[in-house]
Amino acid sequence: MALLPVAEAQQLLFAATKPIDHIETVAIAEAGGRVLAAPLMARLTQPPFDASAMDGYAVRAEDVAELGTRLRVIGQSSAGHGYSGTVGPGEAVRIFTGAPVPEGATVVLLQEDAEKTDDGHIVNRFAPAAGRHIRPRGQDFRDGETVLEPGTILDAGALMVAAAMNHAELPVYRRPLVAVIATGDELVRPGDMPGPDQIIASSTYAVGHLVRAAGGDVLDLGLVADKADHIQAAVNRALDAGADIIVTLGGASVGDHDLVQSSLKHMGMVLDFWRIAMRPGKPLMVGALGPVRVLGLPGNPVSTMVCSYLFLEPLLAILGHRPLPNRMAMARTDVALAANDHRQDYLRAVLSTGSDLTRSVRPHSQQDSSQMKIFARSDCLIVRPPHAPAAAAGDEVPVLLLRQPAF
Ligand SMILES: Nc1nc2c(c(=O)[nH]1)N[C@H]1C(S)=C(S)[C@@H](COP(=O)(O)OP(=O)(O)OC[C@H]3O[C@@H](n4cnc5c(N)ncnc54)[C@H](O)[C@@H]3O)O[C@H]1N2
Ligand code: MOO
Repeated sequence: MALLPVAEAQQLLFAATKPIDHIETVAIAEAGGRVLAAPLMARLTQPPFDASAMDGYAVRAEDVAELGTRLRVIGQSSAGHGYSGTVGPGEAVRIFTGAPVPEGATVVLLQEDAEKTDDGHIVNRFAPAAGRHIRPRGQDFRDGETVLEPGTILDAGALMVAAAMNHAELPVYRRPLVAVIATGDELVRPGDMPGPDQIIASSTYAVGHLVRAAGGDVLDLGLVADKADHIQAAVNRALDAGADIIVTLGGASVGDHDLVQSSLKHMGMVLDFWRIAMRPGKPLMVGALGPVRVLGLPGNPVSTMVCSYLFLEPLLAILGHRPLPNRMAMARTDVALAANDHRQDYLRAVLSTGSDLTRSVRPHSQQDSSQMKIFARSDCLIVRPPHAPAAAAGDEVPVLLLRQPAF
């Protein structure tokens, strides 16, 4: 079977994926990072009254048109405690930022522009125009106004305005649930003592972190032996838990102990595709068990992660009503790169900024897909498309950012 190009595989997967339409209500304190599922209207008007933007004196603009006018201070208005009377001719009310502007006043004279006298008066040293330093009622938003649209990611700004609009709870889309099943007789948990032929299961945690960062929930179904009935039992647990995506780690290739695909097919999985023209990550398998998406990620940890960035992260974005992540950028390669074969290559690499302030990239000299240390020390993956010609040092090449550069 010919290997499927990466872009084609992505298109097949993304086109077949519908966003989750289930909506839940969460307390605003818990809503950070979630995706709003309904239009959010203001339940009140903000500011609810004409409010002072400065500390000073609320006066009638015509009374301060001339410099040096004496005005009698008749009371005060502070935030939370307005002045109930009216400002008449020749009068002023001491006012503070955020306080209601009293009846009759049309301008706030800054306290820096007012000179206090000993007998409870002020004298203006400036002649502000009417309306100065007054925030009119409803300047921010009005009762009934739709301020946030569905699909808004509830970041700091969105949470702030949602709270100000008097929403204690917010409707959000349910987060996609990803069940993670690590397969392999050789695996033990971090902290356990591996036997002579065993290694630590590490990619569960890398995938789990990626899922959470992409707005999903993780159900860690643990380590499963290379036995069809064990794999099927874990898959059944994932289905019972209502997983949207089942991710299997390892056992995706062609060896005698690579049982993931056959085990799932026995359970009715429809195979969408298997084996992609990419390096690392070739054995990636994608299928569906009814409405549940199955991603069979290859076991080599770097292959697992490259497939996760290319397939799992965008899949989570679509399910979760989030914009597709765009990790692509350009950088100059520090070294010459060989011509590529038919598989799209993802080279682990380090970014830096040169003295000419352009971004440059240097691939690690070792690129084996089992090397976790190298991957952990990489900022990006240099993308070498199929049959890319050799690149000279200094040529611009596409990179997939693994983290946002700090520069
Ligand atoms: N004859 C062939 N052999 C292989 C092919 C092939 O096309 N023909 N493909 C190779 C490629 S490419 C990859 S990638 C690997 C992936 O194979 P599997 O998905 O079947 O992975 P495993 O054999 O189960 O494991 C590979 C490697 O990764 C370690 N591993 C597995 N799970 C974890 C985990 N959760 N955490 C850390 N490490 C894990 C496992 O111990 C193995 O060392 O197949 C090639 N073979
Ligand atoms: O994905 Mo495999 O890691 O190409 O060796």
